[in-house]
Amino acid sequence: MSRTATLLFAIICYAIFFATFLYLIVFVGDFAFATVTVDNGPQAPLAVALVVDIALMALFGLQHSMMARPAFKARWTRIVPPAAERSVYVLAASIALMILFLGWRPIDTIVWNFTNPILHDLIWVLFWAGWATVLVSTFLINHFELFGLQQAWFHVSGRQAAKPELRQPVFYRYVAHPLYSGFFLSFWATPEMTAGHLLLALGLSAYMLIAIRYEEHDLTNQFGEEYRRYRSSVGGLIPRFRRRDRNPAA
Ligand SMILES: C[S@@+](CC[C@H](N)C(=O)[O-])C[C@H]1O[C@@H](n2cnc3c(N)ncnc32)[C@H](O)[C@@H]1O
Repeated sequence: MSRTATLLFAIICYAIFFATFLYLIVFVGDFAFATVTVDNGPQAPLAVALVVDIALMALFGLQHSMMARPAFKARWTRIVPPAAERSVYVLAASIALMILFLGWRPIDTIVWNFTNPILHDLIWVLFWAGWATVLVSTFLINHFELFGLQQAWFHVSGRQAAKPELRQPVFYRYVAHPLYSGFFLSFWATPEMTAGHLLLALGLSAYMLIAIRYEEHDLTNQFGEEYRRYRSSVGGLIPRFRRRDRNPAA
């Protein structure tokens, strides 16, 4: 693949990813203007809906976790140019999500419904705070590297990527997985929880807990003692605020 083609491919994959990410917000938020959401779409008998929805989440989880493994990347980059590897991953993740959007079968049974206007609005604040946390966290880690643009740009400009470093900015000073915390918040914060939405929240939460185990394993292999020390000093999904020592000399 020529350098310009790699960059163009990366930009297209990024645009597809970003549109899919925005639609995920619409899908989970069940906004009225959308015809396909977690609670709106083709109906199916309960047993069929359960099988289809679980299979769709498993497909997404499998694609995501398999392609993120260092061993898979090492073999995959013998076929795909290394500068385009992350873009292919991002494209595959977007396609898996689109399949989930299109195949999803809603289950309408109401699990909870908060009608108190203050509580209702508060839950929506949490929903949006979750998505904001996700987006901000990607920038704190390195948004453009996470989604493949940096690799393609460095390839075009002949620059070498800097050695990976363990980042601890802002949220990461208190919590190791703020991006996943944001997703948890957004998947669960809904004033009206249907059985279908609950299934989505449970399935994707289970996937994230598994992904965290793999990610921590990989980061420990990569950064060794530095990561072990960091991880034991911060929360996992819930921030741990350490009290500052006011008089360290005493
Ligand atoms: C989808 S991000 C999720 C990051 C983190 N688990 C979170 O929830 O905020 C996964 C990528 O972030 C990288 N990563 C996670 N924590 C990191 C840190 N503190 N510094 C640098 N990279 C990190 C992992 O190596 C992986 O490539």
